[in-house]
Amino acid sequence: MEVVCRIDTQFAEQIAVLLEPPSPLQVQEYFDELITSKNCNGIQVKPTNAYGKGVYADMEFEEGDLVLKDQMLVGVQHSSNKIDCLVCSHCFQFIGSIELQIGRKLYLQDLGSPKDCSDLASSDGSDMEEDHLESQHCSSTTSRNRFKLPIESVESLMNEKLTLPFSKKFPLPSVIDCPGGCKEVYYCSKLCEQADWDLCHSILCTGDGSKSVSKKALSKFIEHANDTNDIFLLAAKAISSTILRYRKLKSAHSKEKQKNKMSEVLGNHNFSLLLKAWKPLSMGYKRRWWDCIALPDDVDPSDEAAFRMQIKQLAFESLVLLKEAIFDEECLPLFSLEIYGHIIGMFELNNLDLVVASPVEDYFLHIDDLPEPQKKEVDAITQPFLDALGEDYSVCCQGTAFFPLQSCMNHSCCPTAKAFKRDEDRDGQATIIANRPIKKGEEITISYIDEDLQFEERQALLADYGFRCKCPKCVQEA
Ligand SMILES: C[S@@+](CC[C@H](N)C(=O)[O-])C[C@H]1O[C@@H](n2cnc3c(N)ncnc32)[C@H](O)[C@@H]1O
Repeated sequence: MEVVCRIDTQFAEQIAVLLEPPSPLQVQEYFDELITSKNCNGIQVKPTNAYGKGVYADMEFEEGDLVLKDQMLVGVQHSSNKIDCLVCSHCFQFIGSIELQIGRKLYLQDLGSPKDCSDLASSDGSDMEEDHLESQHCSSTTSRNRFKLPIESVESLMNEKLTLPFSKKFPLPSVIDCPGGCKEVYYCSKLCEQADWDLCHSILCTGDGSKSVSKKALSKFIEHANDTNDIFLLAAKAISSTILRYRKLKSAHSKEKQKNKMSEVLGNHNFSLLLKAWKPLSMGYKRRWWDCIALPDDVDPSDEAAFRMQIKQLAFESLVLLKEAIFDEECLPLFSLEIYGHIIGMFELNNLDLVVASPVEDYFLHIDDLPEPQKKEVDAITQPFLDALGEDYSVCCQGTAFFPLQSCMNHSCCPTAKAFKRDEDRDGQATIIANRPIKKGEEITISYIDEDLQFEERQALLADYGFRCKCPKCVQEA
């Protein structure tokens, strides 16, 4: 059945303006300002000869040099990863303590997890109500070969009544609650708490302080995303952040008018403010999700049209729930299926993983490296916890994010740089390192796939991004 979204037809003109690719000059100006404001000196975003924009070196880099630390525009931790890692919902660094990380994971592993596992963040364990524990198990951890500890030991870890030897060598920031009271997100600092509230969480919070239209509808939307595809949560963050930017621009505009004693006529001006608020998203390369998503291996090519229609219907289902939850009349075009589809398509095409290494892994490696006989003594205390955690004791924080500068980097199978987290990179920022010396003016490319695969396999994977690679390696191997 064809999906019909009335906003798409009523606001076709405005939607087309929002989706119009920015001019090379607009691109240049936007990214020059972003690079300066984020202190990402040493790179430039410019048009390429062949495929849209790209990132170029504005200085020389040696092999192994840091080329870029890119702060995400929006990001989400996978819901299935929330049992394993308690992280700041804004910068994605691990929070609490080694004891809380281990205790919380064991608690959730053994009892089945709540819908949102971060409900169990509070370090006094006061949120551990049984009803939370009846819902679906969202662990990525298998229960194979796992040794089960008495609940008292697990609780004493979570409540931080039990201190593990050497854990103080791995300090983590304290857990800060959501100011809206949702108990679903936590932060590492007041700064992150405020930044996330201002960016999107004030609208997406399900707590009493929420500024959403309907908390019930919001919970339904989140549940739907968790059950189907958490890319919808990322899209909700993108829309919320645009709405909040719009409101801020409008309020600044009104103040300015009042200061100059001019009458308040916004009218069409509202749309130009919305365009301004949309700018960070307008810069990302995008296509409609149902048009650009790769056909899964288990879908017969003859069923392609039906598959794409199903994806479109799924997006519409999600949009209807989101609209009920956070609708804003003045930002109406943002709730069109066309815009929603393009935002999700942008995430699909950029496919940028969010990964942060676990301090729990560092902790156990440290214990393993202790000299004897100290190691034996410490092992006697820590080994039962390691056994109980099982083979997935070191699961890292995993999610999806949109990085504004990394997403401008084009692909090459012989790339000049790579996304690579060093030991010190312990938050959600993307880190790009030079693969080899890069000259000033040379394009900075990364590989979207495993570049060591065979030629045909590489091309097949790159087809998901909508192009065939013609880099020197591909030209030679073709
Ligand atoms: C993450 S974006 C990269 C930035 C993009 N060029 C832009 O204008 O925003 C990915 C898209 O860039 C294009 N692209 C990236 N690398 C390419 C390559 N080696 N050959 C052809 N197109 C490429 C493809 O359209 C791909 O879907």
